[in-house]
Parts: sequence; C-alpha cells; structure tokens
Amino acid sequence: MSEHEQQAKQRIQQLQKLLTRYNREYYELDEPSVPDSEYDALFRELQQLERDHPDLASANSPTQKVGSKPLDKFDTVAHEVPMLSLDNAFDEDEFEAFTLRVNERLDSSNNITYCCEPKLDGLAVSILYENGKLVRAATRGDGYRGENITENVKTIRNVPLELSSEAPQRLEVRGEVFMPTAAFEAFNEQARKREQKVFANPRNAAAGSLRQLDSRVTAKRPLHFYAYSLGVIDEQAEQALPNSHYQRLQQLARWGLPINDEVKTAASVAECEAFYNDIFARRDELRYEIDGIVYKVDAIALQQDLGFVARAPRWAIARKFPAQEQLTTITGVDFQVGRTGAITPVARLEPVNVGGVTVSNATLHNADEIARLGVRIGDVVSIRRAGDVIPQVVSVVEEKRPGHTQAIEFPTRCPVCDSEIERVAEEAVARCTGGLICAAQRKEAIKHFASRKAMDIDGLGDKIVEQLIERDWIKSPADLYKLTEPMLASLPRMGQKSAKNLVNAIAATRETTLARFIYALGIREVGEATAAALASYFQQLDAITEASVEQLQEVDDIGTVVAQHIHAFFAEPHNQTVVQQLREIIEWPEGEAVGPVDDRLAGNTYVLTGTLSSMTRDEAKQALEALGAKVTGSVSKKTTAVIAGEAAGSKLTKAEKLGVVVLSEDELKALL
Ligand SMILES: NC(=O)c1ccc[n+]([C@@H]2O[C@H](COP(=O)([O-])OP(=O)(O)OC[C@H]3O[C@@H](n4cnc5c(N)ncnc54)[C@H](O)[C@@H]3O)[C@@H](O)[C@H]2O)c1
Ligand SMILES: [Zn+2]
Repeated sequence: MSEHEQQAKQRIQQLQKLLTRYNREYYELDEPSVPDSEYDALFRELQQLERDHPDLASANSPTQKVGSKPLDKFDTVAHEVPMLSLDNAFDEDEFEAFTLRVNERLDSSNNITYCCEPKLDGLAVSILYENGKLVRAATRGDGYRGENITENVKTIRNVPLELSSEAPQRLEVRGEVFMPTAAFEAFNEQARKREQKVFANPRNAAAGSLRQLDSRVTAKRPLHFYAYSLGVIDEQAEQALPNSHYQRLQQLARWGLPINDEVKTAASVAECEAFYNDIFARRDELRYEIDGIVYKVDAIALQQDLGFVARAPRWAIARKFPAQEQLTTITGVDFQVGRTGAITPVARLEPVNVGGVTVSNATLHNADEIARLGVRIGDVVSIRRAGDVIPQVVSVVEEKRPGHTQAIEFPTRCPVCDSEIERVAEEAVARCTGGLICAAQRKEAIKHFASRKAMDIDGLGDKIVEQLIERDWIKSPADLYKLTEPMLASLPRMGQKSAKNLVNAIAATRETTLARFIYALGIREVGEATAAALASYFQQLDAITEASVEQLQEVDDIGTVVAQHIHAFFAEPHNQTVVQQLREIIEWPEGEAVGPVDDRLAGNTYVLTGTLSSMTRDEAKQALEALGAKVTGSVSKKTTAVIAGEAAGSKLTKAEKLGVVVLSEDELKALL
C-alpha cells in the first residue's frame, strides 16, 4: 500500500468512527454535538474518499446506512418497504446534475415533471391504518426496522385516528413529525427556566418528544404531522391510485390526512428553481423549519424505472438550503443593557455565514445559560439563526476547545452607567439598578414617570420623550422640571400653546401623593398597589429608602424578590441623587413616621365599577388600599363588595347574580 493509500485508509477509518458516533448522538440521544453543516462536510469527505478508493469502502460505512438502529427500550417494527434517506444537492449545479442523471437513466430528453416539497426538519414516521383506524406507528430507525411509537403518535393533534370511509382497508402513510418554530422556542424557554433538557433545534426536539416511553409526555409536546408519501396499500386500492405522486398526495388528503399545502409540481428544471427561490425567500416566515426542498420525479412509473441505491431512491433529491447552524469561535463577550435594565451577555463571534446571513454576534441569554453551556471565550461553538429570532449559541464543541480559553466574567457594575448590577436569587436575569440615570433605561424610565398612573403628565407622549432624550435635555426625571416654553416650542410639530400646556402640566405634578411618587420611580415589580402599600405602611419616604429587606417584607404582599428590588434601588447612589433632586421639586403630604397603621379593611376585596362623582376610581382604589383592602378587576364569590357608581354594567349584574354585597358611593365614603 502506498503512503497515499495508507493516509486515505486512516482518514476513512477516522471519519467512519466519528460519523458513527455523531449518528448515535443525533439519532439515538437526540443530542448532536456538532451542527449538521459539520456532519454533512465530513460525510461528503468520506463519500469522496470511498469513491476514490473503492477497495477501502465497506458496507458498514455510515455512507451506506440510514439512520441508526432502533432503541431497545421500544418494540421494533419491521418496515415492509424500507424507509430510506435522500441524496443531497448543495447547490444549483448539483441539482442540475441530478436531473441530467434522471433523464439519462430514463433515456429521455423530455422535460420530467417533479413534485416539489418543502423538506420539513423533523423525523420520518410510518403510520399504518387498517379499516380506517390508526393501528400502528413507527420511526424510520435504520430504514428496515423502526421503533414502535403508536401511542405517542396518537397524541399528535393533527394525526387522524380514523380516516374517511373511502380509505383503503390497509394503508401505510409516511410523513414528517415536526415541532413548529414558535412552539419550539417557547418550549426551550420553559425548559431553561425549569432547568430541564434544552433541545438544540426543532428537529431534535421533535425526535426527543416523539421517542418517549410515556406517551403522556409526548402529548404535552406541540408536535405536528404532514404526510408526504404512501407506503404499503392493499392491492385493490393500489390499482385505483393515480400515476402521479402529487395526485396521490391529494388522494391522501381526501382520505383525511394532513398534507403540506406548499407542495407543487414543476414541469421543468427552471420551474424547480423558481420553487426553490420562492420558498427560500419565505423561509423565515414559515411556521416550521425546513432545511431544503425535496424534488421527486412525479410519475410513479418513472420512479419504478429509476429504483434505488443503497440508502436512497434515485428518483428524488434534497436540495439543501444554507444551514441554520454553523461552527465558529467566540472572540469575546459584551454585556448589553436592555431598556428595562436587563443585562444580556452577547457573544462576539468570528463572522460566519448562517442560513445565508453573516452573523457576528449571538445571544448567551444570561448567567445561568453561560453555566449550562459551559462556554468560555475562545471556544468553538455551534451558532443557530432561524426565523426572526436573534442568533443563539447552541452548544460548545468540547473536542475543538483550544489550549487557551478564558472564563466569561459577569460584570458587577452596569457597562452603561456604572451602577451596581443586581442579581435576585430567584431570577435568571441580572439587572442594572440605576433605573433613573442609566442611559439605556432612560427612555422607559421617563415614559413611566410621566404615565397616567404615575405623575400623570398630560401631553408628554412617547415621541416627545424621545426627542427630549435625543437632544440630551433630559438625563433623569428631575430634568423635566427644567424644561422651558421656548425649549419645548422649538421641537418639531410643537406650537407655543402646546409648549405652554406641557410646562404647566409638568408644574402641576409638583404636588402629588407619596404612593404616586414611589410608583413613578419605576422600581422593578413595584406596581401601583405595591407603591400604595409601601406609602401607607411607612408613611414617609425616608422610612422606605432606609428600610432593610426584612422591614420591607413586613408590608402585606411584598415578598423577598420585590423587597430585594426596592432595597437595591434605593441603595444605588445614583438613584439616591435623583430621588433627592426630585424631593426638592416635588411635594406630597407625609404622615407621621411609621406608627400603628390603619388596616381595618385588611382581608377584604373590592371591585369598583361605574363612574364615581366625588373621586376618580383610582383615588377610591388608593383610599381602599391604604386601609389594607385589595381592589381587583373581576367579581367572584370571594369579592367582599362591589362598589357601583353611575352607569355600572356587567360587573354589577355579576355581583347580583353571585349574591355579592353592592355598595353605593355614599356607602363607600362612610366606609372610608
Ligand atoms: N449533527 C449531527 O451530528 C448529525 C448526525 C446525523 C445526521 N445529521 C443530519 O441528518 C442528515 C441525514 O439524515 P437523514 O438520513 O434523515 O436524511 P435527510 O434528513 O437529509 O433526508 C431524509 C429525510 O427527509 C425527511 N423529509 C422531510 N420532508 C420530506 C419530504 N417532503 N419528502 C420526503 N422526505 C422528507 C424525511 O424524514 C426523510 O427521512 C444529514 O444530512 C445531517 O444533516 C446530523
Ligand atoms: Zn445602567
């Protein structure tokens, strides 16, 4: 054996071993360690080597096999007709070469009609119906023997358990089970929160969900099915079948099976290309992921003439789309601050083309996710970009880890405003606590401050806030009170009159209530009710800013997390400065220092409905809450009383129906 031969032999063995391992991870464990693009490249390399050195090829090579053997934990099902794979074409030239081969083999120079189908990225299943009833379902397995997953397939909502009465006595359909993209994203998000298994992509999620021993688990997974071919069918029915694959799919649909309505026929290679381009342009808008287009010779008679090779039919090909997962290296990590202060670690990448788009950043979500992935700077990672979701780091390829990698250090101070970063134990997200001064959060902070239930500044809409911030006139809410009429009047589309009104509206908020003021600060998870509870419990702002986490929790309905948010907010020196500035401008009546609180309505729940004449509903709500009551929006048996103003509607009717006490406005005043 020459040295060259020796090298080829070694590489072939190496690739066979590696691909066998990747197959096991992908097909048996539903947990690939490399993206498909990497797998496909190695697979092609092996195919080429085996072609160049036929004496070194073996029937045991992954290039000769389909999938992986069925898992022992399932009963096996022998496929009467093997379930094969598909050959791939990675570009237009390869696709055209395929069509030329087809014409050549058929000894035809005519245009061949192809059936064009989106290549759904899920897993193949075979479903057997007898006398119209679903009796058995199986995975592809190694193509000859699959796993019996009947009970699991029965839980898929759009798989009919029974077909129409015209269906053949015995009918096997084949198709793809997949997880729609949005459902997949939501599923992973939940899994991350609960620290459960996160799937690399919808394909693995579908396979992992379908191959569960307990069908109740499968039932909870959002799976979907489309039929794309016929397996065995009783002879009599077979004779009546149309000679076109496309027509056969329509026939399946008439028997009650779901088929993909994107499927079309193409009468020429050019039409095939047009189909590809159309679907590719809409790839991100489809509800499911596809990794290419499957072209099938449409005439069944021609399919039979063409036949099969070891692992795939000669009459079909999968024209692949650019892969949505690719390998690249993390060169660093940036920390971005969102508009609500959430800190998101973003991996900087060596630019890589993913699905046709150059990607140079990918989200790492949060510190928990960094820990879960075990990712370090310098690592080779798998990046996924699909739909309109931001690119994500899916996994680390540990065997490609270089000698020098660096741990990712989560900052302790905000990269934008240098405030302390808070990480609440129960939450995955870390946040900047400089809510009032952080440039990243400024816009939201001011909008919130001015909003109706906060300081209620009439005429300070989102657009104006944005302009004020762009001009750098406002860095914190305190700057609002420095705005003058001429300044405001110089803004586009703002007349003298509106400028004057706005200045007056801002001035009017110099007198307010403690509850509104606290709510206006925009402390995380401190809504109106919590702000009111804080105000009525502590009576004075100082008492709140100085309260410990434990003291804050003495207030009804304030738990550890909220108490921690409040404490962290007031501990931040930048926030202290702004609060101090605001205090010099804004006034509110303060009660005596924390004393016995009047909570004589504690434990009661009220619902307000209709219009009150002596106060607004908001004011009534605050007054009730100040006495310890709860005010909710819907009437139930647990409601203590419904307070009905003028023109009360359905809530009043419901109260009467449930026998809940109804109070008039006068009765409310007496209560207060
Ligand atoms: N990342 C890894 O480690 C790893 C390991 C093994 C395999 N893989 C990936 O899996 C591929 C090989 O898997 P495969 O053998 O299942 O082949 P395939 O996915 O390339 O093509 C065959 C499959 O396409 C599916 N399909 C979807 N829509 C179809 C339609 N309309 N008509 C017919 N079939 C349709 C069927 O499930 C069928 O079994 C590789 O190209 C690779 O990308 C990846
Ligand atoms: Zn900040």
